[in-house]
Amino acid sequence: MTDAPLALTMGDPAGIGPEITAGAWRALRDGPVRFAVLGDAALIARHDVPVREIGTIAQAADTFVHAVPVLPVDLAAPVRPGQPDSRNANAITTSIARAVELSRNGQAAGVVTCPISKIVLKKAGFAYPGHTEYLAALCNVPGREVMMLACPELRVVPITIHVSLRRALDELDTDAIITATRTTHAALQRDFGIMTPRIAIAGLNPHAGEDGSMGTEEQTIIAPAIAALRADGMDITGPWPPDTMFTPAARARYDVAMCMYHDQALIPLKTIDMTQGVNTTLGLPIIRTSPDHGTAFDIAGRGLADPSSLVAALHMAMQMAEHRNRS
Ligand SMILES: NC(=O)c1ccc[n+]([C@@H]2O[C@H](COP(=O)([O-])OP(=O)(O)OC[C@H]3O[C@@H](n4cnc5c(N)ncnc54)[C@H](O)[C@@H]3O)[C@@H](O)[C@H]2O)c1
Ligand SMILES: N[C@H](C(=O)O)[C@H](O)COP(=O)(O)O
Repeated sequence: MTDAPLALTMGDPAGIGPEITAGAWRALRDGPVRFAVLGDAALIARHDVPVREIGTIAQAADTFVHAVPVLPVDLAAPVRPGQPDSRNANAITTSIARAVELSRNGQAAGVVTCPISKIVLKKAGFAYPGHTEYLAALCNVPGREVMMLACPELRVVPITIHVSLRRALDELDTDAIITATRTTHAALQRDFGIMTPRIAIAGLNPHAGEDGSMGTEEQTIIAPAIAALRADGMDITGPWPPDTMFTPAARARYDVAMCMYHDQALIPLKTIDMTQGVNTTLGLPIIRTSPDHGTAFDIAGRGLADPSSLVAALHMAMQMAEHRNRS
């Protein structure tokens, strides 16, 4: 087990972050996976767990069995569950930046993020579509980030991410597929211990274009990427018709599905298993995971939030850190 704890960010304080943080601590307090929160201690204490402010993340190791360890990040405005306040945007992004710093200097085993609201941060001037791109910027590797979501039954990578469907079609090109697939291949080896990843590439169009009769991107964009990746020596199949590549029989034939746009990847993943789903960012010098769900403002503060996906994200981050330490 890696000795350093994980750094858990606060996410949007008006969402379910504080509640699932409390729930994750209850689930993990007696086990080997430990974390320190960069956030507001009083907010987490609202959820009937003991909380203790600490001065350094190293103190989390001894504190964790007794209380949720918190490295304080000051909020600018009072928190009303379900009612996000952009005055707290700076605290939200500070929490992420400090967690990354702790991970980059080896004091944290990795970063696990509670959900943020993209629109709340955008209104406050945040320049990134989400964590994924912000983390790459903080780590000085902009453009190398790859989003992967995983649950016990499936891993998916959306090659285009947080853009409109129309723009995703414009952004999709052979180089984007090759770059994301190479990053995914390397990460599956290094962080997941899958030494010969079987990679399935999705088509874009109905029936994967059916020989060009329903679209030609499979022939003009995807096939050249597949040829280049095979020339690298990777185990690549596709382009697969998107409507049948997520059946149980099809899933058994690959370790990851490379998908052409956000919802092609995330709809099957979240439908198959939203509670165990984990979002991870590949291509960074640090480990980063998060639950697969968002801020759930509609249920915040009502005691309804399920912490399972956050617990899965914490477990996955620690397993990835161990694989990386061994490689
Ligand atoms: N990792 C992230 O930071 C992340 C991920 C996804 C969405 N988001 C953001 O979250 C906000 C809300 O997005 P959304 O409404 O599309 O998705 P959501 O995941 O927040 O909510 C979808 C539905 O699932 C329910 N739900 C979500 N998590 C739950 C949990 N742990 N327990 C019980 N029920 C849960 C919600 O109540 C809601 O009905 C958006 O601003 C989006 O940008 C952030
Ligand atoms: N696309 C993700 C999802 O729907 O689960 C999510 O918005 C997370 O994005 P970031 O990790 O980049 O914030």
